[in-house]
Parts: sequence; structure tokens; C-alpha cells
Amino acid sequence: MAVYTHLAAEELARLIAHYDVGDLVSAKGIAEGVSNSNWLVETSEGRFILTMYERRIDTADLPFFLGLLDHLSEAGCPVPRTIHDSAGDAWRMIDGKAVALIEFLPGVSPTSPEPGQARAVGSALARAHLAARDFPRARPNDLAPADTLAILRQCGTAALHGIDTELPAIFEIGAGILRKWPEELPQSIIHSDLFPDNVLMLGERVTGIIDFYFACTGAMAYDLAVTHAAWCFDARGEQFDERLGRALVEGYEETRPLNEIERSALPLLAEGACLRFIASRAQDWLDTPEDALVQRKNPMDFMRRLEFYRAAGQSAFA
Ligand SMILES: Nc1ncnc2c1ncn2[C@@H]1O[C@H](COP(=O)(O)OP(=O)(O)O)[C@@H](O)[C@H]1O
Ligand SMILES: N[C@@H](CCOP(=O)(O)O)C(=O)O
Repeated sequence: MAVYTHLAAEELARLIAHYDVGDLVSAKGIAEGVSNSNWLVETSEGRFILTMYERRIDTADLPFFLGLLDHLSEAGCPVPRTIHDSAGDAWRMIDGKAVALIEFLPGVSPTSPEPGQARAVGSALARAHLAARDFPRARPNDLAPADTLAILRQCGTAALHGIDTELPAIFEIGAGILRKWPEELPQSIIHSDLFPDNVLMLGERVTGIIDFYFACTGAMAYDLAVTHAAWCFDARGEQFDERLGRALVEGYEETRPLNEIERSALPLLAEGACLRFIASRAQDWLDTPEDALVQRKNPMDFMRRLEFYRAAGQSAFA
């Protein structure tokens, strides 16, 4: 589930009245997603997504996140634009929580991606990287290897051991990743969470890249490595699909060729990507009660991917 807050019909109608989008016809909570509450809102003029920011999102970052949607959308990327209210603001507050109305995009998220879809996503990611280069705002990555190791230390060895006896090995592996981490790769604004559930597609066409709430300034090749780790394995991270990996990187390079330094850094960047999702998943696992309605994501799914990248090295990107 991802509707953490109840919004009464009258409250929704009052909110929608602040936008030039016609009259409220219906609003349905959207079950998918983890971090925010989302509603599919229908008005007399069309469909919209209403997002209420619940967790991990600092309101001070909203000009960055929502401005980025508008910037990428204006550049022709398949990214939803923000609907501004009658005062020109991109978000409003309801009971102390920020809400934004966002363009609805068609499409469905692939559950078992095909190579043609991975290729299209690679290309869409590269286009977004190029288009974001002149976005005038910056946001530091607060989930870089040093930060994610700090999150894991906060979780503590005993708690990690309680999730899985093999999980505490991440401390030593993570310290190794941090020691070798490249700092000088070409940068742009990166999505940094481009899992299949954050991409809407119709067949092999990307119709929407959504959920930019981890976007930050960072290495473009790192974003490609995150997408590789997210798209090219089965859910448990046991099976790597080489066809998907090749198609994703080829699709990316058709639009933005990697330089040699980026290409040789990919295995380590992918290890760093796994470290990041192990940390956030472990933290969420420990913070979320077992009986909560939100489906907890297992950090071990990314521990297996990490082991794959460590063993495969450059051949994972051959
Ligand atoms: N702009 C959009 N157009 C169409 N559907 C969307 C849009 N934004 C979000 N959704 C739907 O809402 C779901 C949850 O959105 P998401 O931003 O991923 O939430 P969370 O941040 O909680 O993960 C998505 O899986 C998708 O079904
Ligand atoms: N993609 C992350 C979870 C982030 O949640 P999201 O719903 O905001 O995309 C993971 O799989 O660990």
C-alpha cells in the first residue's frame, strides 16, 4: 500500500479548486509505491497524480525535485510535469504535509522486462542525463557509499545478523568499495532509483520515468549501474540476464557513449549501487513492523547481486 494519509472528499475538492484543472470527479488511492501517498485524481479536464510527501523527503528539496520534472519534460523527456496552482506554486501544504499535483502519464511498469524494453530504458536514461546537464539546481547525493555505510553501522551488526546471518559481511565489503570509489566521473543530475517500477512503458516505448525523489547530482555512469542492478536480475538477485544487461548498456551508449574510465568503473559502481540498496532496505526492514501493510524489501536480494558483480567484474558489462 502507499496511502498513508486519509484525505476526505471535501478536503480533496478544496485542494483541487486551487488548480486550473476543472472539477473533481473521482480520486483513488494507488496501492503501488512505498515512500509517499499517491492518488489517481480524475477531474472534468483529465487525469492527474496527487502525491503527498510522507517519508525521507525534505520539503526544502521540493524545488529541486519538482523543478527537475518540469525541466526534463520541457526538454522532451518522458517525465511528468508539475501542475502549478493558481498562485503559481508547484506544491501546497495540507495539515503540515506537502502535496503536489503531477501530470498523469500512460503506461505500465514491466514485471519481466524484455531486451527491447531494457534498450529503450537505457536510451531514455541517457537522454535524461544529457537534458539535465543545464538544470540550474544541484543536490548532493546523501546515499553515497560513505553515507550508506553509516546507515548500516546505525542498524548495527546484531540487527543485520537478525535479518540474515550473511548480512554483516557487508561492513568489510562496503569499506573496500568506499576505498576504491571513483570521484572524477562525468556528472549530471541522476535519477538513482530507476527500477522497473519507476518506469512506465507501452510495449517497447518508455512513456514515463517517475519517482525522482532520490535524484541528485552524481556520476552518470553510476546511474547506469543502478539501472543495470535493478533491471537485469530476477527479483531475488539469483539470476543475471546477460541479454538485458547488454541491451541496457547498448541503448544508453546509442544516445550517450561512455568514456573508457566510465566503462571500466561500471563493475565497482554496480557494487556501490548494491551497497546503497542493501543499506536502505536493511534500514526499512528494521523500521517497518512485520505486520505493516507495506511489503518489506529484502536486502539480501542486493547482497546476491553484489556477490555477482564482485565475481564477474568487467565481464558483467562485456
Ligand atoms: N505521473 C504518473 N503517471 C501515472 N502513474 C503514476 C505517476 N506517478 C506515479 N504513478 C503511479 O503511482 C505509483 C507510485 O508512485 P511512486 O512515485 O513510485 O511512489 P513511491 O515514491 O511511493 O514509490 C506508480 O507505481 C504508478 O503506478
Ligand atoms: N527502489 C528501492 C526502493 C525505493 O522505493 P520507491 O518505491 O520510492 O521506488 C528498492 O527496491 O529498494
